[in-house]
Amino acid sequence: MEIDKAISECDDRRLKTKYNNAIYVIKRALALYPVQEVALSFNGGKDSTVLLHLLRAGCFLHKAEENNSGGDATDGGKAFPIRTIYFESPSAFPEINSFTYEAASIYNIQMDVIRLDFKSGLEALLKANPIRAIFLGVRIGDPTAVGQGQFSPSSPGWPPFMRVNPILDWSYRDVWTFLLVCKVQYCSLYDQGYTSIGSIHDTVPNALLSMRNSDSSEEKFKPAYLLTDGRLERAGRAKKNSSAVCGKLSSISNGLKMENLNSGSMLTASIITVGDEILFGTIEDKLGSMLCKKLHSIGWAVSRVTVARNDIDSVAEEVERWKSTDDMVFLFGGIGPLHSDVTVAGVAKAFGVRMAPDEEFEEHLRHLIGEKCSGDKNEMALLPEGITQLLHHEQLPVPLIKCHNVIILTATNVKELDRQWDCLIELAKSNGILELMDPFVSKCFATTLSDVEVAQPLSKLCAQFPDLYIGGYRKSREGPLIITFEGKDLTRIEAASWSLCEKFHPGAFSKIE
Ligand SMILES: Cc1cc2nc3c(=O)[nH]c(=O)nc-3n(C[C@H](O)[C@H](O)[C@H](O)COP(=O)(O)O)c2cc1C
Ligand SMILES: Nc1ncnc2c1ncn2[C@@H]1O[C@H](COP(=O)(O)OP(=O)(O)OP(=O)(O)O)[C@@H](O)[C@H]1O
Ligand SMILES: [Mg+2]
Repeated sequence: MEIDKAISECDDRRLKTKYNNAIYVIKRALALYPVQEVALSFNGGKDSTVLLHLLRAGCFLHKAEENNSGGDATDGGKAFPIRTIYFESPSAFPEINSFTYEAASIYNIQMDVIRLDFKSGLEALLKANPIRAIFLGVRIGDPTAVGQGQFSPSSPGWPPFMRVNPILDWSYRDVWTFLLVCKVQYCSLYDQGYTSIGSIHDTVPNALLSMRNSDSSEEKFKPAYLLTDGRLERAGRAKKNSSAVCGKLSSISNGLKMENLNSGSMLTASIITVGDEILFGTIEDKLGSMLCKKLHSIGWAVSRVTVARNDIDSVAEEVERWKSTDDMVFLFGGIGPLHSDVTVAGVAKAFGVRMAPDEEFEEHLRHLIGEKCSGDKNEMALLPEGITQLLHHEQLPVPLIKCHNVIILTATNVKELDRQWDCLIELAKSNGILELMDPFVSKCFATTLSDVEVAQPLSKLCAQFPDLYIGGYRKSREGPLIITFEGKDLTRIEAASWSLCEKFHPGAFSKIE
């Protein structure tokens, strides 16, 4: 089998490992489901082309094992045994269409062409055929990969089948190394600078491959395999319109104005600081309080700031608890190569996924700390599998890590946090990773009245203004009592503070600026 032969004869250890893992997943799927109950979702893209050849090899090896023929069997150019589905769309590139049909003819593939949207098409397919598992060329980093593993049941609301993703952990470079080492054909658009292909309406060649020449009017592009930074694979894809997100945002923030602070309609965050040294009292956590201020400035309420010990279980326990009750969880500390740097692994454990090598992240680390961090054993490049989104920003030497609603910040001091926060806000504006709400506003008053004197009027005020947070604290037992009003609507804050002052003699409260 030429694919298996090409990989075993090459001397790229990384590719061999990726290939063997993918073949393992394919073989397990073929052991679990009879061949007539699986399908390949093929669309002529580079990832699905890799998948097609892996499946050709996987089917061959599976059969060889079943026949106990020791692997020297030949595939003899027989029909590709897996039902293949192609969702053909009028907005697909003609080159993609023709390559898909050409591949079907070269590899003897019986292809079902579906001219419906994915969901309706799959519903019809499953009604007419006993399909239980579908192979996809989804890779970590694809927007649709979030939350998926190598075996992931289809989402609620979709017809029931198992999504099998043998190349989930492959990087951009792995894909191209495979296609070039195996010398297989791929769609011609990839030789014209396209690096990831959607529809004709949202895809252009990747500008990073441009060979703009002043004396030629026609812009030329280098082939896709020359893109060195796989993180920029989707640079030629138009961003999805974020107006839906913005619409939701503005309606939420307007709605909030008259909502009860405690009614659950507020966006809330938990902050978890990881560090034994804080619990020993050796150092003080300054970042937690700074992040509280920053979150308040974008209208988020902070539910808690907790400190976890430097062990995986403590981190996992905190993350697991708060990720489901809060909209977002922020983590600090415990990031790096030391034995005590367990934060990322704790997050993986909280989500029940394993840690897997992430080549993109490794590339960033290599830029930052040199070759010391490369190789198979680079634990810093291990990230929670299938749930990690890297948040890139040109101001950040290393992207921030986001796993579902958990964001891991690498800041170790106030200045670094300032920078990371600014980047996060810019990213939030461009891709909605964090909803930006109306900021909180607050007013503070000092009084020399005693706690006993103000206690009852304050309780009444809280009942009267449930949309505000009304609190009180002292800096010393002898000093003044400070009353705080916090909320989203300044007029409500003013009404509440006026109502309090009215209950006491003039001058009992003085405003603190
Ligand atoms: C075979 C197949 C199975 C899919 N299963 C699911 C699914 O279970 N859940 C889901 O949300 N989307 C599913 N999708 C849709 C994809 O996740 C994604 O929305 C689709 O590839 C569109 O990507 P695009 O918006 O970049 O074109 C499936 C798509 C295909 C082709
Ligand atoms: N129109 C389609 N018909 C069948 N399968 C599809 C279709 N679109 C996507 N898929 C499946 O989803 C997978 C992921 O799509 P994605 O666009 O990320 O990768 P690709 O098209 O193979 O390569 P590229 O990233 O270069 O576009 C594909 O490999 C394929 O399995
Ligand atoms: Mg594609």
